[in-house]
Amino acid sequence: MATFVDIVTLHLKAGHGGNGCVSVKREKFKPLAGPDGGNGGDGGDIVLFSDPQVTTLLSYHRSPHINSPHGGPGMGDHRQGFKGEELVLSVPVGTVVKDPDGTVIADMNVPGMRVVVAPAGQGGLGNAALASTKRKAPGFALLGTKGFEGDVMLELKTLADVALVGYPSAGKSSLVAALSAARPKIADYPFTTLHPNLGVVQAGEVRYTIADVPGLIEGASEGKGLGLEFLRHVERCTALLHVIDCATLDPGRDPLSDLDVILAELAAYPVPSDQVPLLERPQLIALNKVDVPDAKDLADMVRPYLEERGYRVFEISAVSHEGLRQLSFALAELVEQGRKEALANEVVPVIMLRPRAVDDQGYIIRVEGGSGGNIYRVIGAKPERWVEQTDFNNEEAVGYLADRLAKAGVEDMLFKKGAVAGSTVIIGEGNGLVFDWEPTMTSAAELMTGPRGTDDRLNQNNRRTNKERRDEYYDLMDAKQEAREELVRERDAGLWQVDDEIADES
Ligand SMILES: Nc1nc2c(ncn2[C@@H]2O[C@H](COP(=O)(O)OP(=O)(O)OP(=O)(O)O)[C@@H](O)[C@H]2O)c(=O)[nH]1
Ligand SMILES: [Mg+2]
Repeated sequence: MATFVDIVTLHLKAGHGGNGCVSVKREKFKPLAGPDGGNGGDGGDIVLFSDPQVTTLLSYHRSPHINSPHGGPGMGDHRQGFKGEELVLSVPVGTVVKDPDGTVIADMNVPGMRVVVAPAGQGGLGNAALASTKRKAPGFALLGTKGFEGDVMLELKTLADVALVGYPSAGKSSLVAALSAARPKIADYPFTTLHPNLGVVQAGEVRYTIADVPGLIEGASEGKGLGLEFLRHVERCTALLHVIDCATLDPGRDPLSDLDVILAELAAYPVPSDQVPLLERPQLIALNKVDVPDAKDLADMVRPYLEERGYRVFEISAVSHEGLRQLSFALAELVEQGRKEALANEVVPVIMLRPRAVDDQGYIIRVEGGSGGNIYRVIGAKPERWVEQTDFNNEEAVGYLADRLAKAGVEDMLFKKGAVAGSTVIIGEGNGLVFDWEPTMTSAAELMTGPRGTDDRLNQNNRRTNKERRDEYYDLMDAKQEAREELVRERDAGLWQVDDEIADES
């Protein structure tokens, strides 16, 4: 049995980046001819694409687990790892993308929109790319990072210009079929239609879409039947067409009370605050099944009452096609008018969902109290990615990480926050990377040169000029010279003796 599909949770797992390669070029007479390890390739992003050809989310309901390809590892001889191919998921126009907690992250209301829902991991640099004048032959490479992994919810609110509303079996699906090329299933029992049939209608120059909202019943707005799910589809339409069954044999029903029941349901349905309440949208009435003689009589009878209430009324037959032409042109007029108004307050579509880690600037350091003293937690996409890229079995790679952190000012900020050598520092949320902090050599040296109790890094303006650097260097050298001289004086004074072994070495 067909199920009513309009909300689907996708479990996404974007490909990881390939690891960089450590390799050294070897030539016949030059066995160590420089690093030539290539970079790992990036993984493939997972992208949603709003495709007018697609009308349901059914295929995702069947297979919600989606993985995009990984990037390949770098190789020797400067060969780059292959790039994982982007995975494009076509979704119907009108799909709303939400976080698992229900927050809207993208509204794909325009055809051709691309939304990167799950950015892939980055490939790691190979040792060739990591080489610099300072580090001529790096013995390490960066690891590829993980791609986004998590859930998103897709919610389809059918984006039809006109919604056909009415009791079950009023002939809505038949009318969609008669007005357009769509061939929906039609049957004579309630709730035949389990997801809306979309049809495209061409009326003169104007082309618009209609959708038959599955039959409404009394109490639908309170969730009776599949009421709320059904009414959700009406939310975005420009105009409503009431399809009223004039040939019903149910003794408790007649066109006027049928209309009142449907109006009451529509009135009770809470639309989002940024949208026009359903009953304030333009509405037409189609009295259907006038090919049946009794129905024709009934339609003629109720028509004046409806017109008196201000409605434009069309007597039609989805079977004989009577009255359909006039109806389709009247609907086209409403749609045209609605489009003009919508264009006046055009919304710019969202394209990028989750900012790529690369573009993420900055980080914060949070000081957390612990029983064994403070814990300093560094939170930020960049430092966290750097940790992910580090091969902790490789000392050189760890050193490179320390350099990157120091260069980004993480070390300085740790000082400012009160961290001292030996403090526990964690990078990332949760367990993250935990380490005992050792300030790097430069920082220690800089600390030594400052007057006791001060720290250069506490000065806000810590971008030093070259001259200042040079002066500092000389200061440092002077300080060391002084220290050495003092040692000599102490030795000469007989305060200590040179150990033979060490003396030999120097
Ligand atoms: N004689 C006649 N029968 C019609 C006409 N339109 C629809 N019907 C019949 O009415 C029954 C219900 O039609 P559907 O189009 O499935 O009705 P619906 O409004 O889509 O019903 P739900 O999807 O259940 O809400 C079918 O048996 C149709 O053949 C019409 O103009 N004349
Ligand atoms: Mg139907």
